[in-house]
Amino acid sequence: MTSFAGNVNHEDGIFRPEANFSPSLWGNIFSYTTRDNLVFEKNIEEIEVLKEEVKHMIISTTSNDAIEKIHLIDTLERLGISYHFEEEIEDQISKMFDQNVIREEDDLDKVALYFRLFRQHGYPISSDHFNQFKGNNGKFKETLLKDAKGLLCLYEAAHVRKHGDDILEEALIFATYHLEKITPNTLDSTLEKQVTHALMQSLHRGISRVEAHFNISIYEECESRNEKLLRLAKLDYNLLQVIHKEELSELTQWWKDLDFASKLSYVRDRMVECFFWTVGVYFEPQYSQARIMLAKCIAMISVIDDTYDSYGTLDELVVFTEAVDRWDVSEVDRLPNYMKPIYTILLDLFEEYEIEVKKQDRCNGVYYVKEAMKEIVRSYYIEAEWFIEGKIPSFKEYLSNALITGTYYLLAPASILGMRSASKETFDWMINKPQILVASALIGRVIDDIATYKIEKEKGQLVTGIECYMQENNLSVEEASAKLSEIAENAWKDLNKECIKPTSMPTEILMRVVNLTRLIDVVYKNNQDGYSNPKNNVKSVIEALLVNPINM
Ligand SMILES: CC(C)=CCC/C(C)=C/CC/C(C)=C/COP(=O)(O)OP(=O)(O)O
Ligand SMILES: [Mg+2]
Ligand SMILES: [Mg+2]
Ligand SMILES: [Mg+2]
Repeated sequence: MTSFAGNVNHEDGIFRPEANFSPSLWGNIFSYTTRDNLVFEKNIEEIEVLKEEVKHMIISTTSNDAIEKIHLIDTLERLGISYHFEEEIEDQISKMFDQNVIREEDDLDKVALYFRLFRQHGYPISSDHFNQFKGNNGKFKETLLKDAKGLLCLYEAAHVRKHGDDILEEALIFATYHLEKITPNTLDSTLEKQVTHALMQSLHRGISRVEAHFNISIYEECESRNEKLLRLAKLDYNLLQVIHKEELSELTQWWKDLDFASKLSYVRDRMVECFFWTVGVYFEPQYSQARIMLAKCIAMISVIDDTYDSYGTLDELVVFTEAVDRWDVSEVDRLPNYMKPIYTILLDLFEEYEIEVKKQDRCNGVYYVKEAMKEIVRSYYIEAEWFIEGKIPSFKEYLSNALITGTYYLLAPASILGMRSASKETFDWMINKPQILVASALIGRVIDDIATYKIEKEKGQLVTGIECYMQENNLSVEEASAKLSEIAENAWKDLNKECIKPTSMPTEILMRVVNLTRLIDVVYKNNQDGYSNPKNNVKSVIEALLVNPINM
């Protein structure tokens, strides 16, 4: 947003705000990474052997006991290794759902575990199964208060609720209240750690790599742990980290060659955080190229957002917006000098996408992503016009534009560019803003608006969700923030519903949108902006995912 508030400098005679984003936290830490091929190959061999043994555990009929199976599946998912066994797990889950195994259960932890996993795998299991835990007074039974493990499972299950699961609305309040009230050192230490972590980060809204890191440390403390599962989880976690570090090293080189960090003093230098975003979207090895393509798209939209928000004058922005709309390298001559590299790098990047997509003989969705990029800069420009006019639109009008500037209508199609399974139909579906994507975009937008309101107001950005909502409803910042949080909560229920079969797209596609939404829950935790200020929420997570291997 063009703003004349804050410090100004007279670089080129034009008043511009002083950029005050903190520098990158990471220095050259990711620039070089050396793979020890011998160790890498040896670990792969051991992983393959362990995978066969675990596969056998999943499909073996000896343990016909469904609850043992569902606990094994839950453990594999928590440890981040379930992606090796998708078919076997799907087969077991669908059998257990068809056999209606949940019907025989009256333990809260077991019912909640079945319920959560059935819902997360897209099965329309009813939340009525929780009615048995209510007394005649219609409230959850007091006896449950002694069952911390059951409360924890109920809390986690409540996060997969959709509209209409009223009992789970109550369950979330009931479980959260009583878990928070548990006096320290009254539970066994491992369970206590799980409760503390869950209250900060629910499993359903967490990022699977981040949850895997935590759950491996928990599983290591469990007496009942299976040593082979633990070893497989650790080997696999560290192997993926080597792969991710190599991708990040390529990206930091690309970013360093662009040298935006010094050429454009006003932009956020966040290449590492942009890559982290993609590890949240898909961490598996087969999405390596997809991560690199998506990370570059996020980095470029970040530079462009800062250009509209905190540096460009309206005259400059109208030229840039037209140039992107025309998408022709000859447009660069019309741009002010500082914008020239942004524009040429953007066009180069999409050239790269075209080559990559053709090379891999994949559906060419580049056209769709390009249209989404044009759409987002048009919306950035509308924000800039509102600012100059001093207009505070109604919240509804604001949102119709801001759902686009929230970037997910661009990042979701960009995330499937690198996916073999993305067809023309997939891109058509994505570009027509399906309900699940609208819910995701809404969550990203309003959560970002709450978290970045203060700093954007200081910089003179007045057209934000909080400001519009406050003005229209004559509310305080706190009241408007609470309302926007409620909008996000309702959007999560919409998103959860869209994942229940029969779904409009295969799970592999839907999970990109769900994971993009999970990133918002993690990066903007406690209404803090972990992207612009990665010391909030993100630094320690990136160190766990991309710096320090897990001790074997
Ligand atoms: C909006 C959002 C949650 C995006 C998540 C994906 C992501 C990291 C996009 C890259 C840059 C960007 C627009 C970040 C939000 O910052 P900002 O607060 O400056 O965005 P704004 O100017 O649109 O408010
Ligand atoms: Mg911004
Ligand atoms: Mg912006
Ligand atoms: Mg913002």
